[in-house]
Amino acid sequence: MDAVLEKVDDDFELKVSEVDAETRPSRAEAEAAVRTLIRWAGDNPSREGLLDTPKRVVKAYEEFFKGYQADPEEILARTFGEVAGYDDMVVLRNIKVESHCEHHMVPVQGTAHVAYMPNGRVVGISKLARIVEAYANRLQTQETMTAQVADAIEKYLQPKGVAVIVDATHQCMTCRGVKHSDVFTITRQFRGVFKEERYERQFWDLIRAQS
Ligand SMILES: Nc1nc2c(ncn2[C@@H]2O[C@H](COP(=O)(O)OP(=O)(O)OP(=O)(O)O)[C@@H](O)[C@H]2O)c(=O)[nH]1
Ligand SMILES: [Zn+2]
Repeated sequence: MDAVLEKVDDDFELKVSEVDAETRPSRAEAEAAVRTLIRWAGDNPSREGLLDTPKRVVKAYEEFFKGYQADPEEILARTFGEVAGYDDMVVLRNIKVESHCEHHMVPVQGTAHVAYMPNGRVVGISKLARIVEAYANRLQTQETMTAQVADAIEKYLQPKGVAVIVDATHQCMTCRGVKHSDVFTITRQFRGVFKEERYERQFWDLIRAQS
C-alpha cells in the first residue's frame, strides 16, 4: 500500500493532513514543481519577473491549504452551558467559503449557512466558521466539504441536529471547460431534527431573512 495511505483510520473523513512530515515534499521541491509548471505554460522561470514566483506560489498554497493543519475536534472542544435555558437553533448565515476544487485545483467561492440545534451546551459561534474554513482550505468537492462540516459538528458537538448548505461557483466551470458563468452549485446536509420538515423550513426562512 502507498505509504501516504497507511495513515488512514476511522476518522479519515474528518481528520487532519493526509501526508505526514516524512512524506511531505520539502519547500524546495514544491518550488521546483512550480518552476516546471511555468516552463509547461511556455514561459521562462529564470526571467526577472518570474524569479520569485515559485516562492510566492508555495506561500500562497500554504494559505489556500491550511485546512490540512486544522483539527476539527480541537476547534469544537470548548462549549458553554450557561445559556439561560436557550434551546432553539443557532444559525450562521453567509459564512464565506474559499476553496479549491480537487479536480482542477482552481478556486471555488461562495457561502455556507450552518445551523445546529444545541443539546444543552453551545459552542462559540466563530468556531462554526472555523470548521467551514478547516474543510474549505483543502482540495475539495463541494459535496465532500458539505458532508464533512455536518459530520464534524454532529460528532464533536453531539447536537440534536445539524444543517449545512453551501452555495458556490466553481472557476473550473466559469473560466475553462464549459465556461458557464453565473452557475451556482447548492449542496446541503440535514441531520437529526433538521430532517423534520418544519425545522428545515425554519432554517431556510432564517437564512433567506434580510438583515
Ligand atoms: N460533483 C462535483 N463535481 C465537481 C466539483 N468541482 C468540479 N467538478 C466537476 O468535476 C468534473 C471532472 O470531470 P472530468 O471529465 O474528469 O474533467 P474535465 O475533462 O476537466 O471536465 P470538464 O470540466 O467538463 O471539461 C467536471 O464535471 C467538473 O465540473 C464538485 O465540487 N463536485
Ligand atoms: Zn474543478
